[in-house]
Amino acid sequence: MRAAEQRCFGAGVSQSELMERASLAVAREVARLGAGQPVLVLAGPGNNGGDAYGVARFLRDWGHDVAVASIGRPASGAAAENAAAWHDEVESLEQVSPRPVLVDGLFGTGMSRALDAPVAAQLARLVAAASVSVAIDLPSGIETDTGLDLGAPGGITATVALGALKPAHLLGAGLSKCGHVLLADIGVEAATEWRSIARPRLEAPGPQAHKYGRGLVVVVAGSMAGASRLAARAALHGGAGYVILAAPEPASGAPDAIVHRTIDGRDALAELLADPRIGAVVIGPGLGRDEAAMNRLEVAIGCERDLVIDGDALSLLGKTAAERLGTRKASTLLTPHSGEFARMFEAAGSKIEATLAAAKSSGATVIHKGADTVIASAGGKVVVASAAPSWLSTAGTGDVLAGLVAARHAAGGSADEAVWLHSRAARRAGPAFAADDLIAQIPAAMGECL
Ligand SMILES: NC(=O)C1=CN([C@@H]2O[C@H](COP(=O)(O)OP(=O)(O)OC[C@H]3O[C@@H](n4cnc5c(N)ncnc54)[C@H](OP(=O)(O)O)[C@@H]3O)[C@@H](O)[C@H]2O)[C@@H](O)CC1
Ligand SMILES: Nc1ncnc2c1ncn2[C@@H]1O[C@H](COP(=O)(O)OP(=O)(O)O)[C@@H](O)[C@H]1O
Ligand SMILES: [K+]
Repeated sequence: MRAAEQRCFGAGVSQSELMERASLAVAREVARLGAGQPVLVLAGPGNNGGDAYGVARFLRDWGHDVAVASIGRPASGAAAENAAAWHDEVESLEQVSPRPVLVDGLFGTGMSRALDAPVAAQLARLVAAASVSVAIDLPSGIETDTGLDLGAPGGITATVALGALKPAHLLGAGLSKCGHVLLADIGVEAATEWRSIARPRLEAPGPQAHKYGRGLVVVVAGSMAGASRLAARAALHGGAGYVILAAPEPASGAPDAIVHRTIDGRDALAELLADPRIGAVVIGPGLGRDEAAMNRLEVAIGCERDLVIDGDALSLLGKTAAERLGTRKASTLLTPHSGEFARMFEAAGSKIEATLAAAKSSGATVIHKGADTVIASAGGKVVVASAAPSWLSTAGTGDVLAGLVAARHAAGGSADEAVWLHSRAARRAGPAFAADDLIAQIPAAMGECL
């Protein structure tokens, strides 16, 4: 966004013009959400503050009752011009009284350290006392590139993201502290391969479709049979045409549509995985971490089929992941939660940067799960999926995701599709669902994409 702003200036747009567009976009939202109630605008010492003085001016010119309070005063540039153009009183942040509508223009993308405690406390008090609060670009106290909480208030109603979403609108504390994120077009083109997730377009099988062409998925089971059954059932309902559950012992309890194979040693598994019709192999859910588990994992890594690695298999790989996966001849997709991720890779920088680095070092597509799921490919593509229902934090939903990732991959689709369907199925399942209920909602979630 910073580079995009510079390009915009280079193309002849003045900083004042850009700030005017930003102020206007925010003022419109405040007018809409505030519905004519008295407004308090908080203005900081940088360009976020510059936007704030502009918002105050627009609202006053449109007839709203507006008060302004500040910390610091912009020293130069368009922000200083906007501050100078506000001829009415400016109160101090410490002493100002709350009003029903609050506009937070203290700090935006320039947050460089934690808010001072008295500032954070006063901001929290003013937000809590307001019935509507709108943050300019970002809530003050959220680090733009990481979503780290540097003292931001809770309870912001809406954040008007200027020009493009920043990582903090989707990651970490930003997820809960931005409120509704409204994206304002201010005429700045941000060129990036980073996207937020969108509903995929899927196609029903064509008239020539047959079960193998739809996607053959093999789920390699281990000591905890339920987890691999969940993955196998999710693969089936995620659109795979044929699902094989390869277990050390004869399986019970899975739907009859799943083909059961008893695999008792390395050679039997290697023979099964030699089938070139296989579109994806899943290993990890309920695999266990004993020697037999390690043997199965080694066979799976050595096979020439595309591989989804989850759960125990990720922990078994640990810090050797990048090295051992780097030599694979077929595609690899990893689905770690944050604990598994930390066992395998360095977690430096933002979640996006860390996931991207992991994808590049391992050559795999990494689906780094959580409320802010980040999907990164070795080629540099990033998709962030936030706002999944928090009811997903229940045992077995990760196994379901692993099966879904395999099904979509085997069908020629993407990990993004699987993550979107998973989240949508959770939304449809309502509160307090079990992983089994989530699987039952996958077909209907797919139906929304046809
Ligand atoms: N580029 C453009 O033209 C456009 C930009 N736009 C807008 O500009 C925003 C970015 O503006 P920005 O870069 O000036 O940073 P901003 O968020 O105002 O904060 C910097 C100031 O805060 C200070 N400071 C930082 N942390 C602090 C702390 N904890 N406690 C106290 N002080 C702290 C810091 O001081 P320093 O660190 O230098 O001591 C500096 O004075 C962006 O989000 C968008 O709203 C739009 O108008 C479109 C056009
Ligand atoms: N608080 C949350 N909000 C949204 N999604 C969540 C949350 N907690 C977990 N999830 C999602 O639920 C799934 C849990 O996976 P995982 O931790 O592997 O569980 P398990 O091993 O029990 O199957 C992941 O897809 C993750 O993104
Ligand atoms: K702000």
